[in-house]
Amino acid sequence: MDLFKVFQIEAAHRLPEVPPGHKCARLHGHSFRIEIHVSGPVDPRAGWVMDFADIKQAFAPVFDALDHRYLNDIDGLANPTSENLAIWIWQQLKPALPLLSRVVVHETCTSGCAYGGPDSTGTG
Ligand SMILES: Nc1nc2c(c(=O)[nH]1)N=C([C@H](O)[C@H](O)COP(=O)(O)OP(=O)(O)OP(=O)(O)O)CN2
Ligand SMILES: [Zn+2]
Repeated sequence: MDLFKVFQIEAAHRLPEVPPGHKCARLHGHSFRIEIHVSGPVDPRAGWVMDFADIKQAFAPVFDALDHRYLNDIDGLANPTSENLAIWIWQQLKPALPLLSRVVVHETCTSGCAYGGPDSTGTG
């Protein structure tokens, strides 16, 4: 079973590696929509994989590290693309949330990425 919890993070960034003149080289902000997915068996007694509240609790330090921040200033996020942000969140969260199976980053309403961890096909 896959379950997920959604968080919204307000943050600013710029992309330092884009070609000259690219709009994303300029400082700008997003309301990032972050989906945290966990996968596991449904406990027959509890009727759930895990409590949504425990996902929220595990994500809290990551939320605090990102929300209302300039992402480029964060250690490991000098180039804060959606892809790098998803990988960074995975690395921060996996130790506290072993059932973590996917991190989805919606940078805008129409753009984003999904990361299934270092062992999943097509991920870096
Ligand atoms: N593969 C990636 N491409 C881009 C990223 C990224 O993180 N990974 N980021 C950006 C910019 O940060 C930009 O803010 C978002 O890009 P874009 O979808 O082009 O934004 P728009 O809202 O302007 O999209 P439209 O659909 O054209 O309105 C750029 N690329
Ligand atoms: Zn952006």
